[in-house]
Amino acid sequence: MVADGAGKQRTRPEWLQQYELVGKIGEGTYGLVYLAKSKEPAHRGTKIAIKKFKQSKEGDGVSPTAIREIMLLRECIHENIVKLVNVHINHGDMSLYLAFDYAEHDLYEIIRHHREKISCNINAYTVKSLLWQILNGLNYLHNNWIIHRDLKPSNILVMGEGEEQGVVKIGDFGLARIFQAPLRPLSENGVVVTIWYRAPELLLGSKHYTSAVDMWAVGCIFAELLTLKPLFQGIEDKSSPNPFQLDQLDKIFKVLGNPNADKWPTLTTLPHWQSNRQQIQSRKYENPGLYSIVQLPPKSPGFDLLSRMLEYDPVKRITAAQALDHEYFRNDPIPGRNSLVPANAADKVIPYPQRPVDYSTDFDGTTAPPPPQMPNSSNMSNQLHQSMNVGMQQQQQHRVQNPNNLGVNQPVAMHGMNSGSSMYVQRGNAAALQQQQQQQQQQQQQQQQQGMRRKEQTNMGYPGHYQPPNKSRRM
Ligand SMILES: Nc1ncnc2c1ncn2[C@@H]1O[C@H](COP(=O)(O)OP(=O)(O)OP(=O)(O)O)[C@@H](O)[C@H]1O
Repeated sequence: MVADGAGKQRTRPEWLQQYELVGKIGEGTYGLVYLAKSKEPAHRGTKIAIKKFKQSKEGDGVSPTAIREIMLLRECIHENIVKLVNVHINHGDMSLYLAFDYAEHDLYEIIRHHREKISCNINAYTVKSLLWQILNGLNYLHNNWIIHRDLKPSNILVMGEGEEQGVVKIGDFGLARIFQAPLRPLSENGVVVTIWYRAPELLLGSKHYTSAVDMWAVGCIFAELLTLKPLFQGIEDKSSPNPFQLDQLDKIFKVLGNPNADKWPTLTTLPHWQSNRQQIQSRKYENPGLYSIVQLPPKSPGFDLLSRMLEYDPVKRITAAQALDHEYFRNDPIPGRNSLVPANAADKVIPYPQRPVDYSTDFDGTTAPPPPQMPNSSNMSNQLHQSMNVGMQQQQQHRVQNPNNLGVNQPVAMHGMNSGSSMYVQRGNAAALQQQQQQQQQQQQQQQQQGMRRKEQTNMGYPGHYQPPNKSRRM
């Protein structure tokens, strides 16, 4: 039990007491992502990202199968895979919270910083180190029969300051497959997944996921690291739940040329190659050459590796293990663990911005009410408490033992609670008001920034209804 600002006794879900909630840092396909800090004595202050999974409209929550699969993901431990540190389940509605190690950066933001803020390319050492670590993590996943299926820049996390600075962590691994089935059709659950990194075999209707789909996505990310622009920016067709994405294929063919059965023998068996023959096969593409876009000499090892990742035929596409062994990584600059250090000691370290934190969004996703019109000390303290929200409250507590022996107590319902700093409450003067206004402005900016990012991603496209992957590994 804890006392809130009004002196009332409130009960917090037990698992939440391990964390101090800082604020919302993002919103993705599955739900909201929060920044929290550990309160465990051994890890006090360690930053944690807590992903809260959305409920389907039916409220049927997370299936036991999904929970079992997630427990398996906890066993995946590798330097280049984001660590799933905890799994918390609310048994009342079977909603799910996954706690991951926190990463200050991701490739989406790093690329955007270079493109929009500093207008300069990412140095060759950083590109190579990032790519090598992505492949290293992916090789581990593929060896463990996990296909990511949703690789894109925002899922490639990079650690900020500290012992692991500049280390790449693949995020969201395994989740695309686990949550495919329980989620409702996209129009209802608002699931948004970009099509820009989607492999041509999937765009042509292949029902089989192989690890090659991840390698295609890595090829797209590699090109984006070099050019700071998504390689194949198709406009998504949203006319029906699972439409044929002609424009995305068009963008690919424009760069790589028409695929044909000589290069890709199973092409003719793919559903859309048959059914959309007129639309696809009637167009003739001049192949302008990938090298002209990525500005790499056609005979360079970097270009060779990229072309092998973007091989049409998934069977011929390079695997993660083969890619790690490619000549590109044996040539200077040799990749390193801290991908963010400059190539030359003389170069300055690029200060990538920290993730914006929205302090006003509660754990249940609600936003703090607008500021009071007339500032007075009690209104102000409420507002400040909300923006400094660091705690959680549950209205009822329902202690249920997790069937998977998680050993956590499960909350039924939760709302944000004010446990803010008394320092702010006591001020009640012009300085506090100014600080409050600044804080509100900051929050608005952070919300705008997060909203903007979400919008950009929303425009990227909806997911197809893929079949669950067969467990065959393309090795
Ligand atoms: N472990 C983490 N540490 C720090 N930030 C994270 C972590 N995991 C996710 N994020 C960030 O939270 C935001 C939302 O992540 P999330 O994975 O839910 O969505 P997304 O990657 O933007 O889209 P999608 O859900 O379609 O994959 C992104 O900015 C992402 O980089």
